Amino acid sequence: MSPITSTNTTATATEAIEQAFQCYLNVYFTQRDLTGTLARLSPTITGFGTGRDETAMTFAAVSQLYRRDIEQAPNPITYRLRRPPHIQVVSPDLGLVSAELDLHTMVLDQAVSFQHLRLSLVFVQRDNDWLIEHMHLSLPTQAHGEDEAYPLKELEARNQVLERLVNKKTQELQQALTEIARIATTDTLTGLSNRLKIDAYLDTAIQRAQDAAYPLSLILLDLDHFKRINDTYGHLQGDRVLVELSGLLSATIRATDLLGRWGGEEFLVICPGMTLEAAVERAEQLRAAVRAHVFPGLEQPQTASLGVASYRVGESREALLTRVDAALYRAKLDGRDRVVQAL
Ligand SMILES: Nc1nc2c(ncn2[C@@H]2O[C@H](COP(=O)(O)OP(=O)(O)OP(=O)(O)O)[C@@H](O)[C@H]2O)c(=O)[nH]1
Repeated sequence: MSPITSTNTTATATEAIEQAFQCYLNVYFTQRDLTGTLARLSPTITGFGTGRDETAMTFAAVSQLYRRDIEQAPNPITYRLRRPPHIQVVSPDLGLVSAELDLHTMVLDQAVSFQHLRLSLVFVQRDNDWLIEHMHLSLPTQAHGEDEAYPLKELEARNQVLERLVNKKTQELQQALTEIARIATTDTLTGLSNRLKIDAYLDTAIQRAQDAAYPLSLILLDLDHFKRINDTYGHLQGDRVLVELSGLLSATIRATDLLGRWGGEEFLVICPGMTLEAAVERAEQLRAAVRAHVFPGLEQPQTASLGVASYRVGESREALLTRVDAALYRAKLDGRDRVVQAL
């Protein structure tokens, strides 16, 4: 072989290796294409190393590392070669590439950068293509602490970033759960507590009343002839009246009472610590407030009927609710616009 031919052959091999190298950077860093990356590897690849530990010795193990790497950080990695890669043709079918890179990417929405990474690749010629026979990527030494095989300092910093991210996500999740709980326990029309919340609150109130032997009263209010409002003014106007009524009732009860929409045009007030007499008095105030209220859009004043019941020791939630409902029923039967206390 003449020297000229030898030089030309080397030049051709250098170009081919550089091309193979650029192709590897493109499929691995830019495209994050696992299949494309694995196609750049020799089936007899001897290893893939980072830091001081050789972490893979076979094609299967190397593939596994590439898979994990690309799956965990699928975003494109921006790389910058700090100078042209150093390419050395060792023999007609063996070449070395050394390069120094800066990398930048996003992992879990966080910017991650590495500078002065050193990448060494051994290329072998197979079927007119140059494939990677060995790869070694060294992390920047300044990131390693003393006696550290891995750049723990860097990992600590990233750990803090991840911790902040986990805290932020946990907080967002808690806010979402609070919002879901609020939606699940709120009546969509009036914004008052719905039956789910009423039941839970009532169970707690009953338990407390039983444990501490203090009174607990319920007031059940139902607007009179509400169907007429719907029939005369339409369902939307009926809705507005219910919203208006819930505002009126909210303004009339104590902060310690719970007002909820029991259903349709029925509203329940749970009054912990309130005796039957005091609850009847409060129910009278509510009745008078409804009667005196001018409901926008309605020509006639409205009235409401109310039942009142106080908890009896040992009584179940259902029994208490049945009694207050029966009292309301009697208020309706007795002519409406009145308060009846339960037997
Ligand atoms: N607009 C509106 N109407 C509702 C809603 N929920 C229930 N209703 C209506 O409330 C009306 C209740 O009618 P009834 O049970 O006959 O009671 P009422 O007309 O108030 O008569 P009394 O209770 O006997 O005085 C029905 O027409 C229901 O369709 C609601 O969310 N919006």
